[in-house]
Amino acid sequence: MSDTLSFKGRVVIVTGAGGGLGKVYALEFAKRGAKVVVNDLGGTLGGAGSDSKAADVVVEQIKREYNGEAVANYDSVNGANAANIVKTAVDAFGRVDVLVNNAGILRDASFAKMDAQQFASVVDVHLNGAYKLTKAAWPYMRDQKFGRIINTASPAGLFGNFGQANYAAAKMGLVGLAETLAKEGYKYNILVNSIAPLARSRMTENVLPPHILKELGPEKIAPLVLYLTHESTKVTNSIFELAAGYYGQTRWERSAGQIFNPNEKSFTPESILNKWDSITDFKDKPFNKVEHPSQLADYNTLTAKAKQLPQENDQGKIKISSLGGKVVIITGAGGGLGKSHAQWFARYGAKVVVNDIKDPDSVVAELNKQFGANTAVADKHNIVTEAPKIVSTAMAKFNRVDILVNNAGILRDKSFLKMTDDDWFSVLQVHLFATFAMCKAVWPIFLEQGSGFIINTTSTSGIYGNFGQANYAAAKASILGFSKTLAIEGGKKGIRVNVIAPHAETAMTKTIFGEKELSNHFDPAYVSPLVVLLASEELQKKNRRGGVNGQLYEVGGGWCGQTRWQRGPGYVSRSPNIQPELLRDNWSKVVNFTKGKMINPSSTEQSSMAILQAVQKAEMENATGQSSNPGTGAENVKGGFNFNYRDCILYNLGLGATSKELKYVYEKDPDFQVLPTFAVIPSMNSVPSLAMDDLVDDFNYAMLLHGEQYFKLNVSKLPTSGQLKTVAKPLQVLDKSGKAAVIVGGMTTVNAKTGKTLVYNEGTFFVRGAHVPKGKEMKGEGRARFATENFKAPQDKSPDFVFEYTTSEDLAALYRLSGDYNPLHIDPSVAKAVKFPKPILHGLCFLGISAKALYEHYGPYEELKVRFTNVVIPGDKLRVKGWKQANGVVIFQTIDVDRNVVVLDSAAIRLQNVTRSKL
Ligand SMILES: CCCCCCC[C@@H](O)CC(=O)SCCNC(=O)CCNC(=O)[C@H](O)C(C)(C)COP(=O)(O)OP(=O)(O)OC[C@H]1O[C@@H](n2cnc3c(N)ncnc32)[C@H](O)[C@@H]1OP(=O)(O)O
Repeated sequence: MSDTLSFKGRVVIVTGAGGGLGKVYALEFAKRGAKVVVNDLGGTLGGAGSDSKAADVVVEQIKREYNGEAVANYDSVNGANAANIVKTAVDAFGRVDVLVNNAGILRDASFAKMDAQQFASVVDVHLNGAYKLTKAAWPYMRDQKFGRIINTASPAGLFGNFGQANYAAAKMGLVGLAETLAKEGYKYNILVNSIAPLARSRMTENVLPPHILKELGPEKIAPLVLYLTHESTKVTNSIFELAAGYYGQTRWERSAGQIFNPNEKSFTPESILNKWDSITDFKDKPFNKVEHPSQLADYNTLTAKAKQLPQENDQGKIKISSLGGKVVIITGAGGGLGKSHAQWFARYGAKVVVNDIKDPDSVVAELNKQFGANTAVADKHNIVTEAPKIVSTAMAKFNRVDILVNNAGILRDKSFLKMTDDDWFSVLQVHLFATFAMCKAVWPIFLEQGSGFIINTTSTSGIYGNFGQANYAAAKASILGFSKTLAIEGGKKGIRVNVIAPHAETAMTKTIFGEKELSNHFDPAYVSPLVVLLASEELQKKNRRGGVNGQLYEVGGGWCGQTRWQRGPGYVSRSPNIQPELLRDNWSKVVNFTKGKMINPSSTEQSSMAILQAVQKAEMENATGQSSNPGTGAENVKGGFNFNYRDCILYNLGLGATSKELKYVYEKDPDFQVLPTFAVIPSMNSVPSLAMDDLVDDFNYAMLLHGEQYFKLNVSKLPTSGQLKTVAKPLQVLDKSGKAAVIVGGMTTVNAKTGKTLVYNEGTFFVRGAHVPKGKEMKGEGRARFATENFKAPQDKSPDFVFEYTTSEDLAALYRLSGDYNPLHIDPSVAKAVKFPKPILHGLCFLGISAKALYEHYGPYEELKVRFTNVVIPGDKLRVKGWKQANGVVIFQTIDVDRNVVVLDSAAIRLQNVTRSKL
């Protein structure tokens, strides 16, 4: 498709458009004909100060450069005049079609140091600001039955991020808000999506070469924003991660989970622990499938199935005994879920602070009667304003706190159109701000004792959004981003933070679910055992890799499952000038969730690394997938390779051939030929199809080194032109003590016309920092024998051949034109990023130089194998030594003379016409 996406006649509001992302959006919209309200307070990134120039400059630029229409607005998105931003659009242009909620500030601090003001101010600008703006624009969009809204989230919101409890909460809150608005807006043609762009950070700065770092800028984000807000888009209720030309959808993935017979006697923490692996294994089950949902599980069906199970749930072998004497604070514990949690904790020997603003006393009386006089204490303090006093109650009575369960909540359900500011703010206060305040109050105690458990309560509305619950969904979603951040910060200090999304019948939920739907199947007692388990040491021991921390579980009615993020491989473009049309035309790739290609990032770092690797992979594919000589018009398909005399001459020159060696550099010479190591070149196009990033974990192209190379020629002399095709498959995948992974690919190159095999290669790739997941090792069956031979250079015997050659400093620049465009060999910044002082020489180049000398001395050979044992810097002098064996095998070694290291070892050629049996 080539239709240009026009915004002619559309009115767009971009908040925070004085600079950065917002400015580029505003300019791009204007370029395509939109009338733009450029909103910017003019503040700095820290949120202070006000300067009206930023917005004016952008408006001027739109008028000057695009002859466009734009007005500036300087109101704060979260201030009393926020609605004035929408009014500005309506006054100036008569309508509002697109709203990009982009404005934001940062107030990073570790949770231990973050004060309430720092927390509130960030939530205020991002989340409350988006709420206010959207609220003001919503009636216009509804009336005109058209609207497009973008909420700017962040990987920090999706996955949590160290030092950003405030930002993560706000950003994830925006996702919950967007999901709800998407549901409510759909029938009015109001489409709402969230984007989570990866920003520059210390982390990206450390791992990325500068030329990719530069691409983390707004130019690569704007195309998606424009596509998602165009009138032709049908996309809604989706989340996208993007950076540097990568675009991928992120969605929820819910495990099939586990069902238990729901009865208070045998649905216990032990029974859940016993089935923990099944809850978290993300495999389909006979009673339920793994889902990628946008709403809560089908609890009625699951519960019906659960009830058919035998009454007695298997209690397993592990008894939960770690809660004896532990002190737990439970908010909102006067009734419903909180009361049930309190009873279950007491049953496991814990001391309970029953907090409830209304009536904690009757629960306390019950507990003390049933479990002993000093089991529980009542606390009536307000969780929003008096959190420290609740902790004081615990300290005064029990002199410690071990567990905090944030459970209290309220509902103020209303359609977004009718929602009042009071509905919005009061729900946010009780859920988000109280959770913040309570965590803050216990945090120093947990830090000091080096242990603590927090169980926060979200809701399926927070995970998936829910009609009529914009306030509740935003608040509950923000608890997810907040909790994940606390889990990251607390994890190192022995503090575990997990989140539950309960499905239970309580006074609160009665307002949402009908009496018939609940009909006593969803007793809070079918939620509490999970909460107790999440606060137990026994569960932590179950998971040796850092315990159970930062996770989300849905639970109710006898079913329990885990929910996490999932992302497909996404779409990557290395084009310097990505346009929205490119995304439209490749949309199926952006939202592709092909089986086996998905990842489940669990941290900002993991998610970002995967994105950056996808970008680097695309770069490598460009690098190795290009024809060696685009001038020949060679077909640029994966594994395909067309070549002619020019490619041969270029290759020979790259191995040091000179104009005196006419047979290598002049196509009309009667003996014109390409050197035998050219045998590896056609196979390079096929390397990407090995999909190395799927074979190992933590794969990073920049960390890949060529480790070994083997080939066997099926012809006595290589042709100097032709059309070839190579098929590659992985043969061996090994973990090297957790420090590196070694991947061996076998590549068969055939004549594309006749199908006859020309050469067989085995390439070994040494990937520093990569790991082989359990069960994914491949032993290397079927590998060529010569390839796996360890040829020892005979140190006690002088070589029968010695050759010296000083490489030129420009050699890598020349050699790369034969098809290996890996920036590691040309770009000083890339080399530096992976800890080399300078760009290094291609392994196949110094191999080729060595093999050229051997070829000229010993004659043609049939097989070759080398191990690359050290890097060579262009300009270094090489010394090649050869030892001919009686069986026609020549063992050789190449030394970097300047650095006095062996660079090719365990190396040999088998001369032509020598039979294998003699080896
Ligand atoms: C066909 C198409 C090709 C397309 C290619 C595209 C990519 C190219 O652009 C990339 C390049 O050209 S890179 C340049 C060429 N390669 C090099 O310069 C690498 C030089 N080698 C080294 O630096 C080290 O040997 C190094 C870093 C590799 C290993 O050193 P150490 O970490 O010190 O390893 P060590 O402790 O000695 O051994 C650990 C285990 O790993 C095995 N091993 C060592 N070197 C290996 C190598 N080169 N290849 C394969 N395996 C190797 C060891 O046997 C050891 O295994 P184990 O623990 O089982 O004993």
